[in-house]
Amino acid sequence: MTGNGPQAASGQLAIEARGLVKRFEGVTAVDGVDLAVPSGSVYGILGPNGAGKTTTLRMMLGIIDPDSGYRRILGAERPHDVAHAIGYLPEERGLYPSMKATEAIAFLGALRGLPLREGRRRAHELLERHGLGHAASRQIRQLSKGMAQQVQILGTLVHRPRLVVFDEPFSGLDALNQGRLEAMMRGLAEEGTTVIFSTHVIAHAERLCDEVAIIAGGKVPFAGPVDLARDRIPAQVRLETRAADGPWRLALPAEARREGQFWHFALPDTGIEPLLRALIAGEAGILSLSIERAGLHDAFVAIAGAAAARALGDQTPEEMAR
Ligand SMILES: Nc1ncnc2c1ncn2[C@@H]1O[C@H](COP(=O)(O)OP(=O)(O)OP(=O)(O)O)[C@@H](O)[C@H]1O
Repeated sequence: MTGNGPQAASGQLAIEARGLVKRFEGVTAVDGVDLAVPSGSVYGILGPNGAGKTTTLRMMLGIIDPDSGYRRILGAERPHDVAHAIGYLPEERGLYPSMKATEAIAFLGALRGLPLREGRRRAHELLERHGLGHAASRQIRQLSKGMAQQVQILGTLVHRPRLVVFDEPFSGLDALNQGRLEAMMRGLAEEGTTVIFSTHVIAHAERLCDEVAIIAGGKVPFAGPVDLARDRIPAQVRLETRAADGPWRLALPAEARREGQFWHFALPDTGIEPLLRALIAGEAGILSLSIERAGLHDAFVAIAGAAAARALGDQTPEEMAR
C-alpha cells in the first residue's frame, strides 16, 4: 500500500462500486453491479463473453458513465482526478505502428503525465528487465503481435500507477508469456499496486487472485475472496479401505459412492474426525484418505450456473486431465 493521498482517504479499497447499471440500445450490459476491490490485491473479474466485464471496467475508469449507481476509484468520485495514478490496458490493443518500442512506452507514460525523457529512460529499463531489450529500437510494426502486446503492457506501467486495470491481458500471449505476465502481476501486488484484470479463463483467476467477482449476464452473483467462493461447495473426501464392508459403513454419509477401492463423499458438516473414529473402531482398515477442497471451476458452476461455465469455453478439471 502506498498509504497516502486519496487512496488512504478511501480506507482499504482501491475501488468501490455500488449498483452500477449500463444499458446500450435496449441491452442491459451491466445490471446492478457491486464491487469492493481491496488496495494492494490482485482482483479478477471472471465471466464469459458478453457478461459485462469490459463495460464494468470502463465505468470504473470513467471512460463511460453509468446510467445509475456509484463508484469511487482511488478515493475519487471522478475517475479523471486520479487518472495519473492508473494504468489501463484496453481490450482493443493498439500502438502506433511506426513508433519504436521505447517511444511507444514513453508516449503511453506521457498520456498519464510522465515527462517523455523520464519515460524513455524507464522504457529502456523495463524492456531490459522483461527480456525485450533487443526490441527497444524496433518499430511496433516489426514486432510480433505478442511482443507488441508486451510493449503495451509495459506502457501501462511506465508511470508507476497505484492501480492497474488489465482487460483480458492474457489473450494473445503464448503460454510462456502468460506465465511471465502472471509473475509480473504478482510482483506489482507485492509492491503495493492494486491489479484488476478481466478474464474468461478460470485458471488465471484461480492462480492469481486474492478476490474475484463472478459476472454473468451483467450481474455479479459472487464477489469476494477466492477461498470463500470455493467454500460454497463442500470439500470432497476420498477414502480407501482394506475391508469392503462392515458395520463401519453405517458411519459413512448415505450418499457415499464406491469406485473400486475408494469411497467418495462430501465432507460432513461434523468434520472428518467422528467418521475416522468410527472407521477405526469398526476396523475398516484405512489405506488412504484425502480431503480435497473444490476448485474455482466447480465453485463457478455452483455460483453462476453450468450454462455460464460452458460459455467460458473453459475446460473442466476432468477434461484437462484427459
Ligand atoms: N457500445 C456498446 N453498444 C451496444 N452494446 C454494447 C456496447 N458495449 C457493450 N455492449 C453489449 O453489452 C454486453 C456486455 O458487453 P461487454 O463488452 O461489457 O462484455 P464482456 O464481458 O467484456 O465480453 P467480452 O469478453 O466478449 O468483451 C454485450 O451484450 C455487448 O454486446
